[in-house]
Amino acid sequence: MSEINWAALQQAAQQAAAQAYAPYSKFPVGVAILAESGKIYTGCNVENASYGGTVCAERNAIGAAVVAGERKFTALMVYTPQDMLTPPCGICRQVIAEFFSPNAPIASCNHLHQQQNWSLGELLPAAFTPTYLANSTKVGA
Ligand SMILES: O=c1ccn([C@H]2C[C@H](O)[C@@H](CO)O2)c(=O)[nH]1
Ligand SMILES: [Zn+2]
Repeated sequence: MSEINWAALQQAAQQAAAQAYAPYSKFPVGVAILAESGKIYTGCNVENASYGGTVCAERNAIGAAVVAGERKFTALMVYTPQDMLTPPCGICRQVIAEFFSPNAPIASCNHLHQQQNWSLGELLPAAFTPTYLANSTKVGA
């Protein structure tokens, strides 16, 4: 397996955060994901006046990659311009589990270029994945 260029992911995530639309929370987030193809895709959070319509940076990055034809990813980087290192929220962990393996590194960095890594399995143990759907007896379907 090739080495992951963490500096490139940090830079891409930081640039994505600069595009964040976060007038309500004032909490900009940028995410960069590395596809198995070697390409990097980015997303920022896009908030909405109807607050529940907000979409996180992680899910926007995954959407951008999927529309480009990607399906498999090796690493994800979150950037937030604060001291604390921010992991993905619960909804995003579920969406990440659709496309990343449990041992994939999920990282967070900040404006000081500090970085913390978790595995997806640590952040979302016993994830509900597409595998379970294949075993359905389809009662009522
Ligand atoms: O990992 C995270 C956590 C939060 N947010 C966004 C959602 C909302 O716009 C703002 C505050 O929760 O940050 C993300 O994009 N990713
Ligand atoms: Zn989220």
